Amino acid sequence: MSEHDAIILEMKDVKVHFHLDEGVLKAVDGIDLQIKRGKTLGIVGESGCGKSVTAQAILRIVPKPGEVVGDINLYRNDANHKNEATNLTNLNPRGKEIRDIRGGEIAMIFQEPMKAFSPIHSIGNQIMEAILLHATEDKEEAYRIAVDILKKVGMSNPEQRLSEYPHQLSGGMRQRAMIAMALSCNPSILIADEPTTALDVTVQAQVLQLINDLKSNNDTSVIFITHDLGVIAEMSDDVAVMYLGKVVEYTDVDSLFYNPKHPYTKALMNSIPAIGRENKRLESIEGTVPFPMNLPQGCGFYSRCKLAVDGVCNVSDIPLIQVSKGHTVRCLMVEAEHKEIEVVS
Ligand SMILES: Nc1ncnc2c1ncn2[C@@H]1O[C@H](COP(=O)(O)OP(=O)(O)OP(=O)(O)O)[C@@H](O)[C@H]1O
Repeated sequence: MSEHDAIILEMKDVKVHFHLDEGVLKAVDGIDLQIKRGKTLGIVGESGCGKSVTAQAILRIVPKPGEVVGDINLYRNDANHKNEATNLTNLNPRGKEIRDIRGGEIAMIFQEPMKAFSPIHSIGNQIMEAILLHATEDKEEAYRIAVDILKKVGMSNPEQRLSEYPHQLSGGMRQRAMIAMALSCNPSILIADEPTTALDVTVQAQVLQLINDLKSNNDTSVIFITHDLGVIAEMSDDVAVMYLGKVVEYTDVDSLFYNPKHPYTKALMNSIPAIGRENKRLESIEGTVPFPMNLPQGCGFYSRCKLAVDGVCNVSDIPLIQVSKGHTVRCLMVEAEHKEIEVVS
């Protein structure tokens, strides 16, 4: 398999800037990511780091006055595309091609399913509408697919569920219904943005298991967005740690947990409870993510970093460096530790 056969989506130097009266808000500021076929990329970071806007950029649903630049190459492996790249940033956000891709090739599930469903139509109507739009024109077949998919996501009485309205379902069932709608067109990529945050722990575990099962059974690629490192450990093959619109550490899940490098990643790790660390106090990361407008020069984490050195870390943009194959970090202190390492960008 060539490298490109293994990659379904690639982001190169993607920026999402909102041009506001007060200045330019840099929600995403030059990120490079690769999504592998049949694998999960976890994107982790605190609130405001740019995770959701990254997902919106892929689907071209960034609200105005947001502007997306850079390359978001989708490699479709069907008869019409034969793995050639479609650059999603070049598509008209309201045009037919991106509308076909959205909900067809790439589907998304959100934290709050009520956002995905209209309250005035039955679950069945909405799931069937998606199927009729992307998968078949035959209503009876669409109904059969809808029933099958509700069974697949573990909903009892699927025929009855289809006639119910979103408010008649429990939170967990609504989440399953939204996953069903996302999966009804057999997407190659599923984007899950904090899909379990609003659920209780048991239902959360079931929904995560469901996403993992669907990934292995259908070879779906998943982009899993969360602020929760515990969920990242459970779900991801690769992980991108985001801070202030940039990827600050990017590697496979084992390297991230066994050999974290960036001070922000380490701080996130120290702020979660872990087995075998009972005697260590949990540390919260002091301060909050700065507002991404009119930022000072240098590292975005400077104001909160225990290792930061004045005159070094707050002078110019921090390059991404490779600490080992497939493991990149954006930190000058890590660079100083690894004198022989390679600067990537
Ligand atoms: N439509 C918008 N207009 C202006 N600014 C926005 C818009 N959407 C997001 N932002 C800003 O972009 C930055 C990144 O937001 P984003 O929602 O991507 O963060 P996040 O990491 O997903 O956090 P959360 O987990 O809270 O959603 C934030 O500073 C946010 O205020």
